[in-house]
Amino acid sequence: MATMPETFHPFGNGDAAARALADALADTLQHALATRARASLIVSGGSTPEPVYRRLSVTDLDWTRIDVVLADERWVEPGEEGSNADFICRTLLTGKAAQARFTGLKSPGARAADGLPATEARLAALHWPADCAVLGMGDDGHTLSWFPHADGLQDALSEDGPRVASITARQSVVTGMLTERITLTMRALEDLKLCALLIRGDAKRAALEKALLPGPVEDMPVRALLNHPLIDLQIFWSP
Ligand SMILES: O=C1O[C@H](COP(=O)(O)O)[C@@H](O)[C@H](O)[C@H]1O
Repeated sequence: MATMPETFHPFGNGDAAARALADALADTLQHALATRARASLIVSGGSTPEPVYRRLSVTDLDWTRIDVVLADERWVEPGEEGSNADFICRTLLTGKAAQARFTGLKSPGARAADGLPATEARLAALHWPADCAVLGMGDDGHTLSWFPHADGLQDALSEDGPRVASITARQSVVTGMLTERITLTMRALEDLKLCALLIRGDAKRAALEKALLPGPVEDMPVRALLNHPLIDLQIFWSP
């Protein structure tokens, strides 16, 4: 069994973890706004972060000066099933946070690769490095849309290429379901003041323990973050 690092923060329940993470994000954003015109927050989809976003959305911050940027997206338009942009609009960009400026990743194009230049241009207009990120992890060790052995994974893990990459997850090819995604790359996560991994439940804890053991990054791409010498990944876990 892997030893948990000092950056592993266990909480008694999901609400306590959500509260702690939302407060840490608010502090980071507030601090950035004190020294700069704009601050930025990278946000993931998935089922886990909703309570964090709900709490943040009612937090007093100068949201007019905050950029909210998606971490990853299925290659679907807002309004279509599975849109992470819709999820963020519903859970975070409401209440006080409705004033934030949102940057999604979907651009015109039949394939995710077709839309990359337009998405990259939108991202280039933002201030980098971003200030903070809420990342999730699947039981298979994926984070953002960095899926194990996916087509495009090497581009996604690149630190010196574009800030977005297209991804085709192999397991979805088998099911025949829509597989294309667009994701921020490792480069987009450089120099964050707070890089948080929010995970819930025993299956994700077991996956994390496995990812902490030595092994190929391609098998469990979250290892790219866990083992990165310059990324201080703070792990918020609850049962
Ligand atoms: O596919 C995805 O899954 C992960 C984890 O989601 P969860 O439902 O297990 O919390 C998420 O972080 C990522 O943004 C999403 O595209």
